[in-house]
Amino acid sequence: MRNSKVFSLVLVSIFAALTAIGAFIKIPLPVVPFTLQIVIVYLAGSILGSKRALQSQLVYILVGLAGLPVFTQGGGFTYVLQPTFGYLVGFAVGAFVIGYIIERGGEEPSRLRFVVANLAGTFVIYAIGAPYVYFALNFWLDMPTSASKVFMMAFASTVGVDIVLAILTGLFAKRIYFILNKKMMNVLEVTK
Ligand SMILES: O=C(O)CCCC[C@@H]1SC[C@@H]2NC(=O)N[C@@H]21
Repeated sequence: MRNSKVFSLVLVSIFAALTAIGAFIKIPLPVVPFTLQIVIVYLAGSILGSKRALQSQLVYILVGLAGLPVFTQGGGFTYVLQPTFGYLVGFAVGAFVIGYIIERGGEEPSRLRFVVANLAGTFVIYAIGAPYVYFALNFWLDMPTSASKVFMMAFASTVGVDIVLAILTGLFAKRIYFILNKKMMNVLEVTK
């Protein structure tokens, strides 16, 4: 029981750290950069299950808000005012949703389920992140921006690549899911 908790904590921390690494791999674009954080969110949801995936993203957000520069534009409590903060909230909810959908797939979730789960996660991330960009620019950053411009910057410029990544990661995640689940069982058996 204690071992499985330690193992969970390690996995949660690893995925929080990987999301930070994903933030450093970025292509600057106006307001919303292209980053690889979302791939880690897909993998967290697919591999860790809903609860631990959510925890990994909450740890990531808390570490960033506490001041470590783990987000694309730094860190600190005032990051909540950044236009891209909504995506970070979306990562937490999205990771949970991905894990939840996969958990509903029984012992052997199909490849299609992994892909659909990632696409649902993508939807959740953008549904929270894109409106947040609009509100941040227009309501508290004093940068009046039309809805169509926000649509281009916060959705259209990155969603195509993210959908491709969701599909590829979904196809690939099933394999890791089974390898890791087997390993997890072994670790828990050995350390019992
Ligand atoms: O400030 C942050 O650290 C969050 C950046 C979020 C970038 C979003 S995630 C979804 C979309 N896809 C990308 O590649 N970039 C945006």
